[in-house]
Amino acid sequence: MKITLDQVVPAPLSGLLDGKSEIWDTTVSFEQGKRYQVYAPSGKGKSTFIHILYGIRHDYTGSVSIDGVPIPKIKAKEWAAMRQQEMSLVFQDLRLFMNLTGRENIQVKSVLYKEDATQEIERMAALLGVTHVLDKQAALLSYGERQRVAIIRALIQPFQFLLLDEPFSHLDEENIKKSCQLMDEKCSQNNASLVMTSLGYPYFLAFDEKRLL
Ligand SMILES: Nc1ncnc2c1ncn2[C@@H]1O[C@H](COP(=O)(O)OP(=O)(O)OP(=O)(O)O)[C@@H](O)[C@H]1O
Repeated sequence: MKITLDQVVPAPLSGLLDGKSEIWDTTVSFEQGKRYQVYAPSGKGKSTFIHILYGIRHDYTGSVSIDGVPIPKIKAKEWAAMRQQEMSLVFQDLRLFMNLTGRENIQVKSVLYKEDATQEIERMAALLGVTHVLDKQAALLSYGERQRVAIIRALIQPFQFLLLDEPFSHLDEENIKKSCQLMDEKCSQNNASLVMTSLGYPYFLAFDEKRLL
C-alpha cells in the first residue's frame, strides 16, 4: 500500500502556510514498510493530516490517492474493509467507547474479523501494565490507561499502515518504551508502515524519514 498526497492544503490552513511544510502543498508519498515521523508544533494540522489519510476528512484542495486510486473514488464498503484489514489508527482523542470495558474496546474490531486474539490481548496488556483494567469500564480508567488500551486496540488488528496521532501524550517513559517496542514488533511482522505525528520527540522508534508538517 502506498499513499500519495499531491498539493494538499486543508481548508483551515488555506492562506496560512509558510512554504516550509514538507507535506502540505507539495507532492509526497508514504510507502509500505517504512517508518515516518511527521512533526509540527501545535495547531499545524497533525490531526487533520492523520484524518485525511484515514479518509474521514475531505475539506482540502489537492488530491490524496491510495495505491493510485484517488480517495473520492474509494467506496464506503472499500473503506470499511481497509480500516479492518489494512489501516489502523490511534486517534489523539482515543475514541474509546466509554460504556464498554477496556477488553471490549480492544475486541471491537477483532469481533469483526473473527480472530481469536485473547492471548495476544493478555500479552500486550501485561507488557503495558493494564491487565488490571481490562475488565473495567473505560470511563473509569485514567487517561494514560485509556491511551494504552487504544494502542492495544490498534495493534491487535491486521494492518499495512499504522497511523498514530500523538499517541504518547499521557504515558511515562517506561510505557512509551514498551509501546514503541510493541509497535516496532507488529510493524516488522506485518511489513507495515508507521506514520506518527508528534511535536518532534523521536521517542524510541527508528524512523526512516522525518517530515516537517
Ligand atoms: N473541522 C475543522 N474546522 C475548522 N478548523 C479546523 C477544523 N479542524 C481543525 N481546524 C483548525 O485547523 C488547524 C489544525 O488543527 P489540528 O487539530 O489538525 O492541529 P494539530 O497540529 O493536530 O494540533 P495539536 O498539536 O494542538 O493537537 C487548527 O488551527 C484548527 O483550529
